[in-house]
Amino acid sequence: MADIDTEAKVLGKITRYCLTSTALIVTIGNKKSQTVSLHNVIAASFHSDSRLLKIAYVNRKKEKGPLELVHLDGQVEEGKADAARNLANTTMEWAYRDIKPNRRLKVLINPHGGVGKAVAVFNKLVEPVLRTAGCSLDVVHTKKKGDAYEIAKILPLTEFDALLTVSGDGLIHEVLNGFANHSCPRKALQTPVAPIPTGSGNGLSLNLLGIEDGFDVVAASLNAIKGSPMAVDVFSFTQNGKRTISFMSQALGLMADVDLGTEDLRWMGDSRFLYGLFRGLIKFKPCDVKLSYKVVEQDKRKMFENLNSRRSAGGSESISPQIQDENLALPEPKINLEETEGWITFSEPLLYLYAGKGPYVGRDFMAFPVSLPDDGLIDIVAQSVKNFSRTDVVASFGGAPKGELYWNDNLHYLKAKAYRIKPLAKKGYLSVDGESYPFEEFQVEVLPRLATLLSSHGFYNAPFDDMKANKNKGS
Ligand SMILES: Nc1ncnc2c1ncn2[C@@H]1O[C@H](COP(=O)(O)OP(=O)(O)OP(=O)(O)O)[C@@H](O)[C@H]1O
Repeated sequence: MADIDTEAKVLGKITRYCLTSTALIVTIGNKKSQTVSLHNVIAASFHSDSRLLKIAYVNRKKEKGPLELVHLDGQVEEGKADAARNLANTTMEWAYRDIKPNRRLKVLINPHGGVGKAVAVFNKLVEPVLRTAGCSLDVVHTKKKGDAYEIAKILPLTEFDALLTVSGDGLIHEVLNGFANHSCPRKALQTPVAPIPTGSGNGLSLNLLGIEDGFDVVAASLNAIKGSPMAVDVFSFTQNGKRTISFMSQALGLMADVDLGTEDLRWMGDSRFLYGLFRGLIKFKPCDVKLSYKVVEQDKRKMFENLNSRRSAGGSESISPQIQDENLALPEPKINLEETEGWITFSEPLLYLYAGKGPYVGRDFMAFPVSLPDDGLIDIVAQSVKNFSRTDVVASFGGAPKGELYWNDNLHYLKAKAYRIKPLAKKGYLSVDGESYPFEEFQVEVLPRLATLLSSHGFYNAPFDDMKANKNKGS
């Protein structure tokens, strides 16, 4: 493909545009050229009457700064109109290769998530990017807990290409459960969900966009415009005969105290989790439960190698085949609550149990570094209090953002098809996707590739090193 060139005057300065198969190179006056990846270009048009060439993209002003929306409106000379039109049309074609432009988006905003700035952030930073990209928006502000569930439950599926949650993980939990209770549940769960991170933990956004962009609402908006559907496993969480969909995590003990015990401290942003951790460490109380699981793999090195081979194979297969039968019901859990054959019971007292999917559970904690979006398994971390002191916890948390805890010999990490918990104490916290659930018996089973997310990478964006091998090399 030959490069396409043209020029126009932007704010009185001659600006040259060169379109290659992967980038748009813009040179304004005598300034240094800027190379904008076509993934970041969201709109291009040429207006014959005014001879205006309009290009819009998202870019960083500083190397480590947030993404910002840039509009370049250039006045084109009469004799160069055809070249400008060609550049605009070809830019759109190449910037949206394999992606449908002008997505129709349902947007749910939780005004109370995180530090309570979701509405202002959406108006100032998110909406302009989505509108510039030509997306049509149907925006609803949730008024109370449960609204997102009700909206998702009756969402007219053919009217939207994706659903955006301007919130944290709590709203996504509601949306997926709404879809699961839709009249066409399987089809509803094929509606791609894209998080715009304005909650506290924003775990899903971190997993899709990575640690640098996970809290960047413009990067998340770009994912909503350009991301591809990625099928992901979810969990069937059964408690007291009722089934709930969990998409991210279940936590008990110290890790649940950190989350649920700090709900009244939302104003602190995600610092609330660190505060909760230190408060929990003062107590250092084992969580009195019986944990049993149907294990598939517990060799840490094998799980690590499996992650690497999946990554080098280029991520997961995108979407499951479109559901033809609209009324197809959700798959029933396959594992009977009474089944005991092949189940193993963890015999040590637990400081915490953390089970889930998606490496990051927060910016400071990569809890499941070898998690894969669609391996049909749940990653389980069982931290025993045996041979593990407060000092060990504090020391190990330095490496928590990079998942270094994984290599600790006294951290029990495994992948399972299912697990169950029986509380032995009366009181305690149970967190499911960051939401509070009764501290009562439950069973979790994986439902493979049932939900759909938008992803620009096709896998979780969470680099994980072999710290153990690196440390050994250094010693
Ligand atoms: N208008 C509302 N008023 C009060 N609560 C709401 C409203 N809309 C939604 N909620 C509830 O607020 C809770 C928290 O939402 P959300 O997950 O968006 O933020 P967060 O907890 O700060 O973020 P994270 O889950 O990422 O830590 C959820 O339980 C959600 O159901």
